[in-house]
Amino acid sequence: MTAPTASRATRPELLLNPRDYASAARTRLDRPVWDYIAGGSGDEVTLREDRAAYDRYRLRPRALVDVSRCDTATTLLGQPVAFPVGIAPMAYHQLVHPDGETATVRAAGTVGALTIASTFSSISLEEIAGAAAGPLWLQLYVMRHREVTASLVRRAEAAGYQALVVTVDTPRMARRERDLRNGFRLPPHIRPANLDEDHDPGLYQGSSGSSTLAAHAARHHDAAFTWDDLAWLRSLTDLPLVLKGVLTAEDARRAAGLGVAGLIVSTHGGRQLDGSVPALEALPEVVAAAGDRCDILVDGGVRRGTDVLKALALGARAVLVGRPVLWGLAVDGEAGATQVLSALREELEEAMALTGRPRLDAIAPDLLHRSAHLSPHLTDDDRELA
Ligand SMILES: Cc1cc2nc3c(=O)[nH]c(=O)nc-3n(C[C@H](O)[C@H](O)[C@H](O)COP(=O)(O)O)c2cc1C
Ligand SMILES: CCCCC(=O)C(=O)O
Repeated sequence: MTAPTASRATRPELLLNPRDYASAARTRLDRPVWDYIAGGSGDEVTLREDRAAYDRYRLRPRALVDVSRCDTATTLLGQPVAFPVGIAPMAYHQLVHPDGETATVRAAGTVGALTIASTFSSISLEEIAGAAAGPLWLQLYVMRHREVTASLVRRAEAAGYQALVVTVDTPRMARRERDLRNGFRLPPHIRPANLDEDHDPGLYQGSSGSSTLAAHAARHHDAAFTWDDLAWLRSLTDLPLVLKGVLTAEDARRAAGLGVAGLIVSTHGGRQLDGSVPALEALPEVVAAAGDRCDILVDGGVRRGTDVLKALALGARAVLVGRPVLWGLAVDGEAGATQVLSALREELEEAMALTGRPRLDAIAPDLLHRSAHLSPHLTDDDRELA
């Protein structure tokens, strides 16, 4: 018998998929940063269920279809993208790599994917736009000081952003107990680059039992922002508006009635209302309510090309991925983020070929079989990394 562990130990890591990148990122990141990214709110039920929702579906392949060419290209709000996977808005990419959002937007450009930059990017929205080669939208948190939001809108227009994504599930930040236990605070070299440099020193001074990001949101987010105020935002700009964090047909209908161009069905990656309906399960009712008027996207727990296919079969036009991109960035900067996105694209193409669906417009609910059981393959460790 040989001792396989000895040769394995010297072999360089072969990272093939987002979970491989998660394992590698976990060894590289400080625990509070890992926890901030990986974690969810409350008991993390929604974090787990967002992911598990995908594992309840099995695929119904059709045979003897010409799949010699599978076309993953599509459009989002009329703009071409190479495949229906975009980068979800996430705060402070420099937490995991000094190149931060510049690297992620370049990675998206390389593979032809959409990027949504966060209000809380650690590189300014203008610099991000300067590095972009593909479609670029800006995510907005509506601030109590409306002038801050209005100024972000003007800057987004001037920098060439093509849509504004208003996050509607965060009137306040939910309690994320990992962050509270770690006393999560921003390291001193990272700043909310779109806001004033010395905007809020409180982001850097925290203690166990508090998260400075949550305290910051409590001070600055406008928890009184309602549907009526959306008209104010609408009056500021001609850019298409997208709402992120819609989970019901009622809200989807209302948004579509107000001329919103897109909806992102999302639980914020299980980081806001714990116990909410998982995004994938909310998707069909949102599609039924507004799919004829809005582009519908979904995020939360997408880790495989087959997940993308399942979301499309339930009516999404595209999916977003969040954490996987940060894991790629943490491991190998722009190259790592590029590889994570490329892996998803290759897996999607393979899944299209093996299910006999070479074109995205042929993907419909008949692709899916819903099972009462979860797929058995996820271990506890996978769940932590999911
Ligand atoms: C570290 C981190 C930061 C985030 N920051 C934002 C943000 O600034 N704005 C926002 O709308 N959503 C934010 N989100 C939520 C993501 O846009 C997205 O909904 C979620 O991460 C998707 O789930 P996934 O990570 O399982 O792919 C953040 C998520 C993570 C993990
Ligand atoms: C105030 C929110 C900060 C970023 C965010 O949305 C998240 O951590 O989920």
